[in-house]
Amino acid sequence: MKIFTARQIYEADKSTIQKEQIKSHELMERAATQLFEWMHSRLRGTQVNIKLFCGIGNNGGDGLVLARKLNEHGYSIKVYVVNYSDKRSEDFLLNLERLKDGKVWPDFINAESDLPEISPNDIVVDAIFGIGLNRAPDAWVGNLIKHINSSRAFTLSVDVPSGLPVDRGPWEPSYVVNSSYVLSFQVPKLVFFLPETGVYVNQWEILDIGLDQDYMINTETDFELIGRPEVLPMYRPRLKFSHKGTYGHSVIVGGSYGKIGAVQLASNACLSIGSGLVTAFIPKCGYDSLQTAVPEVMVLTGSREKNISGIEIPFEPSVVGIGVGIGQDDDTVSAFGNFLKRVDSPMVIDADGLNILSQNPEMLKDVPALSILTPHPRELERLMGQWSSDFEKLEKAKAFAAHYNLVLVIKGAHTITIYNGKGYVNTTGNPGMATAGSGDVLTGMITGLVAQGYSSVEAAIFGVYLHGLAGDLGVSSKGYEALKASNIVEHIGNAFSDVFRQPEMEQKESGQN
Ligand SMILES: NC(=O)C1=CN([C@@H]2O[C@H](COP(=O)(O)OP(=O)(O)OC[C@H]3O[C@@H](n4cnc5c(N)ncnc54)[C@H](OP(=O)(O)O)[C@@H]3O)[C@@H](O)[C@H]2O)[C@H](O)CC1
Ligand SMILES: [K+]
Repeated sequence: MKIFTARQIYEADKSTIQKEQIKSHELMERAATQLFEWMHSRLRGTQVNIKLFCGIGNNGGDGLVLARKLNEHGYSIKVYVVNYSDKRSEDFLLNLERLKDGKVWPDFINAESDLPEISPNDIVVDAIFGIGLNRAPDAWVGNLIKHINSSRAFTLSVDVPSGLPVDRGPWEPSYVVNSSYVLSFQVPKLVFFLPETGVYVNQWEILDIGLDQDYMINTETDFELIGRPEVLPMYRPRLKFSHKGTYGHSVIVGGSYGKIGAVQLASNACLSIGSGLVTAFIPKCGYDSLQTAVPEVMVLTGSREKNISGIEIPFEPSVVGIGVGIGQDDDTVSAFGNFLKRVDSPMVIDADGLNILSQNPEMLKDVPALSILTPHPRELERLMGQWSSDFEKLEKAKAFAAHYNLVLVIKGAHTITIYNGKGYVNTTGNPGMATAGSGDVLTGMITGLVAQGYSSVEAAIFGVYLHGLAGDLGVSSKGYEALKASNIVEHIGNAFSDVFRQPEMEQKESGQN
């Protein structure tokens, strides 16, 4: 699903209004009707106090239409107009009149007004600011937002949490509504998925308000949300008349004394995702344990007992996954540097492989084109320097990936794959996966997909998706705390099946942070 910028959403609005020959207030009515139906289908007339805080723009207008509909259906409502500017939008004004026609009289909150009482049992509708926020809220509006946050009431945000800009980090973090649930129009917003700004969004759901499909389809976006519909077409079915050679020979290079388990996890994952053959290249100390733990994996050892000091592969691998558990011994560093010079096909590079590159940036030019680097944020920082916000991080990562012609997989709650100026935001996975060896499993999975002929970017996107899904399936039986990396490997097969499961009903795009 494409992730649009605010500018693109305004364009989609315009295009819809033109094509359908409707007025903007009709589109607002459509959007707010969706909000109303969402609430009504859950509340079914329950007499709870609903307090609607409405700004003076179109986000506030949505709130006023919702208030009118709730009132018409007998709900107990109180409307507060947050009067932060005298530049009220036309559709806001129109709907303010319509609300008054229904004998609902809002309270106006001005700079000097008292803050209304909010009980933890109330429902707050947050329609103060939408995607039009373009500067820090004034202090008194910020204080109102803080007051809403401290009320502990269930807070339903219209489109976005108020105070959260959609194309940058907030000016003042405490002036952003902590939403219990965000009902966002038509498309998800990038800020829902970034570590600094995703914290304001507990759960989100997309409401389809019927924006112009032609515009949506034909408009290129910088970011895309990756769910089942996006990965299904990537799948390459196995052929009846095929053999293990058809699915590639992966090599996993890594391990050092005490860290052979990393290679075991990566090579096991590589096999489980379908690589035809897997050979591990490790130091001697790991030979017995690896052969015993994963008999399907072939094992080559270097000349040293505890570290890798030279990498010799006596055949042409389809792909190399390198770095897990490898350490940073001086000889390992030079072996890695020499190996990079000799190999032309893409590699998957993780863990100390990345740290070696950060320590020896001159090696970066030898990394084969279209290699996949899988850093977590600290490793990314070591590779490309610090950033001041998530948005700057993404810009720097795009430039870095473009400069070296690489795929970057930025690991996190929503892992983002960067390639060719675009970002692909993953939707699977859970906090249980923040556990030792989880990254080694991902390296093995992506390597195994490249071995089977997936392009680098597809292997990264699909691998990250399946890894998260395997973790989600693992958690459903183990729980968050007990999930181990080996359980993720065990669920790779189920993850494939799950991708092909027929959805029981029409899937709505939604998520939980
Ligand atoms: N296609 C859709 O998704 C639809 C969305 N709708 C809703 O419309 C809003 C966007 O509405 P908009 O009126 O453009 O913007 P806001 O309501 O977010 O903000 C209103 C104005 O407030 C001004 N502003 C911005 N920041 C501040 C601030 N910190 N303090 C005071 N005022 C501020 C700004 O105007 P200026 O001229 O003063 O800059 C904003 O324009 C969207 O989120 C949806 O909820 C439609 O209802 C249907 C289609
Ligand atoms: K809002």
